[in-house]
Amino acid sequence: MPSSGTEKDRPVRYVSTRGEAPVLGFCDALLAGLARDGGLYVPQTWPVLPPATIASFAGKPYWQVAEAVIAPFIGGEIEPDALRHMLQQAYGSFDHPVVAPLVQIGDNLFVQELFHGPTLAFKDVAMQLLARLMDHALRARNKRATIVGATSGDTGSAAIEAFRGLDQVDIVILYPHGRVSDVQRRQMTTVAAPNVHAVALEGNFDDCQAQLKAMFNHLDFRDEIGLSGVNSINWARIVAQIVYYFTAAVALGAPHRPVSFSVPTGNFGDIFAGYVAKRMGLPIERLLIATNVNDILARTVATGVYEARGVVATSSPSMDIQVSSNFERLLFDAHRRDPAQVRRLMANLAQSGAFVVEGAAYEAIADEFDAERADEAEIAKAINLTWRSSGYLLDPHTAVGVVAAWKSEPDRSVPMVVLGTAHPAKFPAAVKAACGIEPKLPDFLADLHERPERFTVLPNDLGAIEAFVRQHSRAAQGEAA
Ligand SMILES: Cc1ncc(COP(=O)(O)O)c(C=O)c1O
Ligand SMILES: N[C@@H](CCOP(=O)(O)O)C(=O)O
Repeated sequence: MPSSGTEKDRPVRYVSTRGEAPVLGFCDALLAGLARDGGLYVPQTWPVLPPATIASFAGKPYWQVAEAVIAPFIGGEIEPDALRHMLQQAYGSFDHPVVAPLVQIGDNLFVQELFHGPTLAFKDVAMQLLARLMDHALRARNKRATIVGATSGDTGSAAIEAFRGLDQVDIVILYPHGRVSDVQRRQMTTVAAPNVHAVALEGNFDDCQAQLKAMFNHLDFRDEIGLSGVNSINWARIVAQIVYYFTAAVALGAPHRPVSFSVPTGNFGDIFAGYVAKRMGLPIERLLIATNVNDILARTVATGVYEARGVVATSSPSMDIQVSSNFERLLFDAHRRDPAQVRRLMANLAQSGAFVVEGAAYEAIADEFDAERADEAEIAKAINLTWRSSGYLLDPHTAVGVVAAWKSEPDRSVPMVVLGTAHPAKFPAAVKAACGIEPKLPDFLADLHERPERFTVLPNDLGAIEAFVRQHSRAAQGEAA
């Protein structure tokens, strides 16, 4: 798999995984979201950080590590002072001084808490920066955008929090009606800002994501409303998520010592960020895909067959996903960046709901990733045992990562970091059922259940969704930026 390049400010170009969209710089890729050929943008080469640079991250504030990791992807398109200011603001909104702290819960087993942002999930880490980057790029172009996002609960709340009240954007979030937790739904539906619109779609998350992609692929509509995306199809989301792999690994001895990660996985964005960190020179020993019973990724790593089955509702609803967007980015690398191979596999998926990864491409994926699946009983047991053994409350998504770490027979001499993707108070019913403790929301959300809700229920129908988005898009109404 390719890797090259060292200079921080050399221009960076982004190519589509399907090879038929314009090659763009960072800010255009940021505003584009999905490429115009339906593919996902990736940088032409992976930047590499020398071991001395990685070692120098020890003890630095999070925003400074972020600056060093993110700048090589921007290629000089944003002034260093402006980027620094955005990073300081973004991570200043977190309620923990180190932003993403590590907590030890077992023998060389750690949880990296990524839920200290305003909506209590790891999505804040990227979204707080993404909103600032987009606002900056839109102002520089004197443009408005309409953001449409698909969520299984956390991306939507993080995006609404980050973009609410921004003058350059209107934001519409599609979530699966009745399939997110009460806290997740209320985080989306109780925000009064006039540029925010929550839509309960009659379908599951995969339906929301498929409709979003259909809007991106409807080029006239896309141009009419100035469509932008905040899901992890947007490359900037991945970039921001690479940073915490570096901070965790360095805190545990990298670059002098390897570290492994167990990553609760749905859309494959978070773990793909870990894959990129590794390409950039971070000594990651194992990258463990942790899935709930919606285990398409675990099955693919085991057999090479990527086959969507019906989605099962679980106690980790944010991971109730079958079609994992970012797997396409991995397929592109695994096929030696041949977009014709990606187009072939995606055409198979569209036609038959499946594709097969074969030969060297499959070996590359199986070499790079391990995968484990956790069922509902195992998740509840992990929450219970961890509470009883360490007094630490896991949310059900993080618990999937803990189960996977236990099952994977880790080499105990290598630290294993489970990404703690959500605060347990986002899923109080599941946590209480597992261990008898009902986690409480922090004070700033204590009245969440009393706030009035505002949302629109829509059928799973592209025409109806587009009509709603058009109606709420100031870009479509031609309002000046
Ligand atoms: C709490 C939580 N954990 C894990 C995941 C999985 O992350 P990803 O989609 O990046 O694989 C998600 C969302 O997908 C989530 O919201
Ligand atoms: N779990 C996610 C699903 C969308 O993932 P994304 O990383 O592509 O935005 C959610 O909470 O919405």
